Amino acid sequence: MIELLSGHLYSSPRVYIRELLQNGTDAIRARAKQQPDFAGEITLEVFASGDGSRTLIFEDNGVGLTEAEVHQFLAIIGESSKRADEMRNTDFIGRFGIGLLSCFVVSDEIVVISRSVHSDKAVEWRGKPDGTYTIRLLDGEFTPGTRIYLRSKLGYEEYFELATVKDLCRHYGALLPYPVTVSDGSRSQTINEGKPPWLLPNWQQTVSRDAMLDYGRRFFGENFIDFIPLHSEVGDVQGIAFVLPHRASIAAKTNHQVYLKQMLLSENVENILPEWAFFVKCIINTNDLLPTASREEFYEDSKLAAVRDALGNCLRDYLIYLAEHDLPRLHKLIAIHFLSIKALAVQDDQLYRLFIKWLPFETSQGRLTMEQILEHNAVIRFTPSLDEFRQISRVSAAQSMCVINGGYVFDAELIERLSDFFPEYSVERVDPLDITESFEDLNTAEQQLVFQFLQTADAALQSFGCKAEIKKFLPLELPALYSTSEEATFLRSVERTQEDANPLFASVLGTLGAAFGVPAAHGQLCFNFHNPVIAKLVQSGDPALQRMAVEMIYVQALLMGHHPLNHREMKLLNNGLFNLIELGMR
Ligand SMILES: Nc1ncnc2c1ncn2[C@@H]1O[C@H](COP(=O)(O)OP(=O)(O)OP(=O)(O)O)[C@@H](O)[C@H]1O
Repeated sequence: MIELLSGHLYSSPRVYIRELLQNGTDAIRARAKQQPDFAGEITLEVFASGDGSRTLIFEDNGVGLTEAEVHQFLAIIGESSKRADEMRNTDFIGRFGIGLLSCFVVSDEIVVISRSVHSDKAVEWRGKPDGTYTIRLLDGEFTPGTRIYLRSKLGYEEYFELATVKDLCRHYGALLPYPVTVSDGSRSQTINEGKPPWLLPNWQQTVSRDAMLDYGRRFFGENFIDFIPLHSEVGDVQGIAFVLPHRASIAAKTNHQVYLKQMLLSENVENILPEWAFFVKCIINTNDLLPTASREEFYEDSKLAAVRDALGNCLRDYLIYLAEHDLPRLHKLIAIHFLSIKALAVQDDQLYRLFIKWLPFETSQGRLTMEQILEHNAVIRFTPSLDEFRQISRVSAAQSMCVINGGYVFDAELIERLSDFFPEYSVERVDPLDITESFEDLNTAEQQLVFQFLQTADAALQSFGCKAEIKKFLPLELPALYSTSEEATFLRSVERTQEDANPLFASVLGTLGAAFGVPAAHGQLCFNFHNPVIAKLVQSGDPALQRMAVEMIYVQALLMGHHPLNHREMKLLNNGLFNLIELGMR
């Protein structure tokens, strides 16, 4: 049991300090319940033991243990004095009766000397990792409280160094309401001076904004742009959310620093805020959530869910407050954290209505806010994927058509919901092939002029599953536009994979392609009649030159639309350049 618990439950030997601090704090709380004016304190002293090992003496002036309690609570794994108490979930951190075993990770013996407030005699308990122990009553004067002696195991001396113990005490105990002092006999330091501002009563009236941001800077080492008070009655939660000064990605988990009854539970708690809240980093204290036995996270229960909702509401209220009272600050926040707000607006109608007009979108006319888009367009056009947007963004920009790239996360969903909130606007999904259909056709004379060129181009492109077209469109400098549908893009990728796959998989892919009914031509290369290169090619009437140029323009158009090239297409570009050079040399 001891090996299982001490060796496998805890993420690092460092947690032995956490468990000692926790027990000391619980003992002080138990004593303070009986003697309300009593001033609790905890000290830790480290020194070298002479044989290369190091010793730590942990001491608290808490409630202590009687001989009978030592028999019951120290000697039996899983027994805890804290469970029997009717206050268990509000006062004490411990409850499993296994925390002390973490000391066996760093030490081969635990010696506890304790005097209970209910007894005159002190008792000594010596426990070994094999489960054996001795108990004896001690003569002499002892004040109530508990002292725990640990001697480092070989290889674990670093966890008993003054600097390490200080760091660990600060790490786990910085918010503890009782002074925690660490010393090596000559130097001593109290690691938790003063309460953090957000745990002071009425701090929102008495602590300045600058002081709070300064606290955030010292605590997390970042220059946050703002802070949001957090509060939840369920779970008795208080905290601060600091607004990150840089963009956070939805995939990168922000790790919040979470305290349970003012002891650090973990720096990696993810599930205490809603998923969309990745624009803040929090420091939170809860007095009433249940930790798991490893004490590194909370049970995912309905109480935790209610806390998550309540804290989400604090953040939401802050955003609404900014929208109604502090637009400059809101714009600063949106400039960095629009992704978080988009994630929230997708699932929250009130916030959608409030924020959508300020949110930025990538469009064929550059980055615009929805307000700017709505101002000039009655029909809101978008492509659902980035690939489709790339195919047509230049052309639609040249025709002064605003098309939004809906390929980024949340954007298509937000755009599709626009007409629910603003019925005067209609929303249209744009297909790249529709765009080419809207180009101006050639007149009969022009059609005759290009007839031979078009035939040559069609023949050159046939083996690439592409059809040639020629129309008039803007911008002039664009010689051709490759467009394709979503299914065709999929088929192109099937073909490309087939090239690299082994014969069996290639034939599976072939069947898949056939099942989709591969059209003879699944892409279209639309030449621009207005473009000088195309005009010259049409004029030349030289089929060999035309074919070579068409192949190169085809590859160029694919690259501009960010379509991956297959082997044959890659070869086209090299061959084309080679032939051009040869032609020039001739
Ligand atoms: N410093 C202390 N002062 C008084 N009693 C203590 C102290 N440390 C341990 N104990 C007693 O030993 C028991 C077992 O401690 P242990 O740390 O193993 O478990 P716990 O704190 O009860 O629960 P958890 O495993 O959740 O921490 C406690 O319930 C308490 O009665």
